[in-house]
Order: sequence, then structure tokens, then C-alpha cells
Amino acid sequence: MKIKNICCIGAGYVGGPTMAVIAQKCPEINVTVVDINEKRIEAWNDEDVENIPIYEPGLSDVVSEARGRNLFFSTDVDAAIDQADMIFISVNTPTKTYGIGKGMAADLKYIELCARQIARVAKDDKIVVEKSTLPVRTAQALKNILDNTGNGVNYQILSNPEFLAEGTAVDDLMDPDRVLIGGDIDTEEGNEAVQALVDIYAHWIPEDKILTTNVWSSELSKLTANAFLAQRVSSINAMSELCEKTGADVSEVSKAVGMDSRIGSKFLKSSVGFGGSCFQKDILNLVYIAKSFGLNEVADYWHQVILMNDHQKKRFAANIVKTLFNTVSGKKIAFLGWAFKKDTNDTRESSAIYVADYLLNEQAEIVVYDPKVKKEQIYADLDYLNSRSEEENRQRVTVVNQPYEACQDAHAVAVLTEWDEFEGYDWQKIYDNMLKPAFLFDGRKLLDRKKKEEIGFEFYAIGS
Ligand SMILES: NC(=O)c1ccc[n+]([C@@H]2O[C@H](COP(=O)([O-])OP(=O)(O)OC[C@H]3O[C@@H](n4cnc5c(N)ncnc54)[C@H](O)[C@@H]3O)[C@@H](O)[C@H]2O)c1
Ligand SMILES: O=c1ccn([C@@H]2O[C@H](COP(=O)(O)OP(=O)(O)O[C@H]3O[C@H](CO)[C@@H](O)[C@H](O)[C@H]3O)[C@@H](O)[C@H]2O)c(=O)[nH]1
Repeated sequence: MKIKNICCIGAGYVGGPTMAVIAQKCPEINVTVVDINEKRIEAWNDEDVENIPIYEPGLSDVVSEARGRNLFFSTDVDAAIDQADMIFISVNTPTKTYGIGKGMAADLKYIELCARQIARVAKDDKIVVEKSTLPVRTAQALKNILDNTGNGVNYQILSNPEFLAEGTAVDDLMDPDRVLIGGDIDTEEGNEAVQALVDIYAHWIPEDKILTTNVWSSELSKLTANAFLAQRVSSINAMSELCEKTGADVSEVSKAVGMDSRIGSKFLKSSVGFGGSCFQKDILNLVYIAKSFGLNEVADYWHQVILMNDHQKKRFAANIVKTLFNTVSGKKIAFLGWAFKKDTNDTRESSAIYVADYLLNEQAEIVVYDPKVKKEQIYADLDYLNSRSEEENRQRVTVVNQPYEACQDAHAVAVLTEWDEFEGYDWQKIYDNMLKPAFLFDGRKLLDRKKKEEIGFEFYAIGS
């Protein structure tokens, strides 16, 4: 079966980059990315490709090559569903904020809406691909909705979880460690659908990296991969606190440990805690699934990864207060970085938000500089926590476009994101313009301690 038209519902951090790369690599397939968010679609269609809504290194080049040729962004969801042979669902699946499973389970309302819309519109057979990260066995629910509310057409449901990391999305999509496709591999129709998706990826990915499994293994592998990755960060962060007490240095420990080929060197960088839209949400979802099967020990085991992460953010903030003579009230703290990691404008679950909230509760004044995050986003992140009034957030937090301005007259500077440019700043100039003693807190182990101490900074870095 040859796919001619693809529709992707959801033009976010996954739908946008993933479809741009598929369109670039498969010029004979028309790819239409649709979203109900008009502003987002408008930005994807902006004449100036630098204004697309998602910052990812290399993404604007891919979009400008394919956009208008075989890559389209639209708000006409029905038309795109109608024309497509294959429909990717790439909508958000956040943690539930209400009702049963509040604070733990994945909220599947957007997924269900997509399924109902597909069922209503589709007039011929479709392959529906789960691209969003979903609880294991969601495909069953999708199939039920499609079969029971549809127009009698046949659906094949595939699971094709996305493993890209933000900040490296384009590289990850061009050269992934693997592509995972789950389908109904016990039937001929199921195999045909799986093969149709394999054929798309095979345009640029070696077939030995394209893994096919049953649907449930595929769905669960995505949650498992994120749980393992986040667990490594929490494990090294747990060691960072012990390092600080014992004179060990967590960078040295992680290098020594990571050189064991059985352990490996990646994802052992201690930090002010992991952020991002995925790890916390997906582990909470895993914990909820385990609990719902009565597997309490399994649930508690994974939950500890989150608790450790909460502790890491809190202790970084508490250490700032303690070091600044037990009070930050009225003191100016400069934040370098707000995004949850470098090379992205995404701030979802960024540790910076929680560190700021803690310090604001201690009546600090915060000035933020981030190379890619917009002012409105920073205020929206703080307002979302509902810790204080929106007016107070705007009074006490200032957002500037220049790092030296952020650090001017500050009592302390805190590095919250590992943007490359931070180490290259004129730190002598920053020191000269700060109040003394000038405190520097490195939450990312990015800065050279020796050089900063030579300048005169009182320097604190996670894990040493
Ligand atoms: N962000 C990542 O790095 C990443 C990586 C791998 C997997 N995932 C998973 O991919 C999924 C999407 O994540 P994201 O970061 O792209 O989310 P996102 O919030 O950036 O994008 C989702 C988009 O879906 C749109 N949408 C929601 N309901 C819709 C509907 N009914 N019709 C049309 N559009 C609708 C929203 O308006 C939004 O623009 C999630 O399940 C996430 O867990 C994310
Ligand atoms: O050694 C490390 C590695 C990461 N982090 C932090 O962990 C968070 C997550 O980083 P990363 O995993 O690189 O970014 P994400 O975009 O959240 O990607 C994760 O989540 C995605 C969504 O499910 C998956 O697709 C990816 O495979 C998975 O890496 C960030 O705050 C990082 O700063 C560390 O503190 N130390």
C-alpha cells in the first residue's frame, strides 16, 4: 500500500518537526499538519521562516525546503482527515488536573476528540497512527470509538511513539537510534499497515533500525524509555547531594561511572532537576497505570524518581537562601536561563519556574534573561502556579533582553539552563557590576569554577 496523503493532527513540538522531516524526505507524499490553535498555524505559515513557533536548531531550513511543496499547515482539520490515507495523532496528553487520576493519569480528552472527529469525517479506510505518548492499551479505546461511531470504514491503528528530544529534534529525526512501530501484526491487514509506515521511514532510515512489535509493547516501550532516562538523571542527582557532603565531585563520579560500558556515559549530567513536558508526565502516568493494576511496589519504585527530582529543585533554591545569609527578601537574583534545557524555547516543567517560585515566596526580586524564551511565557509559567497574584509576579519578576542588564546590581546570579553562550560572557564585567559578596549558583555545572573564584565570585555548583 502506497501512502499519498498524510494528515497530522497537532502542530506542536512533535507534530511540526516530525512532519517537516517526513515531508522533506518523502517529496512524493503530501503532508498536511493541522491544529485548532489558529495562532500556531499562522506562525507555521509565516513568510519569514525564522518566525515558526518552535525553535529547534536546523528546523527552519527543513521547513523552508518542504513548505508549500508537499508540506502544508492548516486549521481545516476535516479536509485534511478526509484527504489522508494515513493520520498521525500528535496532540498533547498532559497530566489530568481534575477528577479521577488527577495529578497522575494522562488526560486523553484531546486524543478522544481526534478519534471522534476522524470517525465523523472519514469516508474511506484509514491508517491511524498514535504519535502522542499514550498509556498502554489506548489503541483499544481508539479502535472502539472509531469502529462504533464511524461510517463503517476500516481502521488500522498503529503505535509509533516519538523519541526525539527537544533541542536536538532535527538531528534525532534524521538519524534516530530506532523507529518503533507497533501494529496488529497477527493479521494481514495489520501487517500491511505496519509495512506502509515502515516504507515511509525507510526513505531515510536503515531498515535494521526500524523495529516492529505488537501495539502494546510499542505503547509501553515509550513510557519505559522515558522512565529509564529520567531515572538516570535522578540517580546522578541523588549522588550530587552526597558529593556536596563528602568532597567528591559529581562530574568526576559520573565520568568514572559512565566509562563502564555496561552503564554508559549519556544522561549522567547532574542538574537542578529534569524538566520538560515529558518525563514527569510520563512517569506519573506509568505510576498510575501500575497502581491501577494493584502493583503498588512497582508504582512506588518509579514514583521515587519524581520525588528525587522535586527535592533537587527545592534544595537548589533553599541553598540560595541559606547562602545569602538566610534571607533573600528584597534581594535581586539574576536568572540566566528559563527554558528546561538549551536550544529550545520550551519552558514546560522547567526547573527555573519552581526555583523562581520558591525564591518569590521568600520575597526575592528576580530578573530573568533567556536567549529564546519570550517575556509573556515567563509570566504565564509563574501565573499558572497560582502562588500569588498576576500583578505581584509582574512587580517582582523582570524579564530583560540582555544578560549584563540582568546581572547589574544583583546579589546573586543563578544559572538555570545550560545555554552555551553563558560561559562565554565577560564574567569580570558581571562581577564588577554586582553587589558584594557576589554569589554565583551554577545549577547546570556549566561554568568553570576556578576562573570564577579567581575573579572573586562566591561560587556554588550542584554536586561539588
Ligand atoms: N515535546 C516532546 O519533546 C515530545 C517528544 C516525544 C513525544 N511527545 C509526545 O507527543 C505529544 C505531543 O507533544 P507536543 O510537545 O508536540 O505537544 P504540544 O502541546 O506542543 O502540541 C500539541 C498540539 O495539539 C493541538 N491539539 C490538541 N487537540 C487538538 C485537536 N482536537 N485537533 C487539532 N489540534 C489539537 C494543540 O493545539 C497543540 O498545538 C504528547 O503526547 C507528548 O507526550 C512529546
Ligand atoms: O544528563 C542529563 C540529561 C538531561 N537532563 C535534563 O532532563 C530534562 C529532559 O531532557 P531531554 O531528555 O534531553 O529532553 P526532552 O525533550 O524532555 O526529551 C525526553 O522526553 C521526550 C518526550 O517523551 C522523549 O522523546 C526523549 O527521548 C526524551 O529524552 C532536561 O531538563 C535536561 O536538562 C539532565 O539534567 N541531565
